[in-house]
Amino acid sequence: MSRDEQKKLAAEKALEYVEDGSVVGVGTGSTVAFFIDGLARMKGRIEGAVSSSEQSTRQLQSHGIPVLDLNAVGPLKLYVDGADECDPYNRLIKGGGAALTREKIIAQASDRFVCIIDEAKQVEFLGAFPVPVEVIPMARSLVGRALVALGGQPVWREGVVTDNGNWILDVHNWRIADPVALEAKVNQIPGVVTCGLFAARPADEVIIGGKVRPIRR
Ligand SMILES: O=C[C@H](O)[C@H](O)[C@H](O)COP(=O)(O)O
Repeated sequence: MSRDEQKKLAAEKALEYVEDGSVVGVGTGSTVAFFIDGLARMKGRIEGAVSSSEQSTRQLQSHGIPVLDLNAVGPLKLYVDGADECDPYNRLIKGGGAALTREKIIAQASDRFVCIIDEAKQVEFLGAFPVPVEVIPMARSLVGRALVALGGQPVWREGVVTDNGNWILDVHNWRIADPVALEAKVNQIPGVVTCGLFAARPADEVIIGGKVRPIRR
């Protein structure tokens, strides 16, 4: 099965988690794009969506799905999003599409985070995919030096401006022994908005193709 077919199957399975009358948290990326297309089929049954990016907002609105303000709707029951890497404990690397900060906010605001991926995203250890870090532009060099001190090799994703008006450093060749500890350390560097490690708040369920993958305990 192709990667796109796997993404589409995962997205279809995630639609089963959507409750009538609810507001759905919606992530960003090529896998979520299939989910949004599916959500369009049930748009009369949901109140709307909270979106993690301008890209997803445009797609939701093109289907006539109301996009709501997280501040106005409060905690969400469900957040559906993709990932760039996923370990056996449902810890993730996200932000390949630069949407990590809003994604992390919505994940944190949701009771249930359902992650939809294809097989190629599964890894035993996080870190082959460079970890995106969103930074306030004036702090790029400062944060870069701090990331080197933490053992990484940051590369500026030049030309990319996030939906929040910030920049992205992609950290290569990181040996990530403890993703929760590293996430906390990176997030404490002044100038970091957030990093793309989703370890303190991992996914609750990971769907690969059409099946929920068991989590390692
Ligand atoms: O910033 C982008 C998001 O974190 C995406 O969820 C992630 O990059 C996965 O995207 P895709 O489904 O296109 O592989």
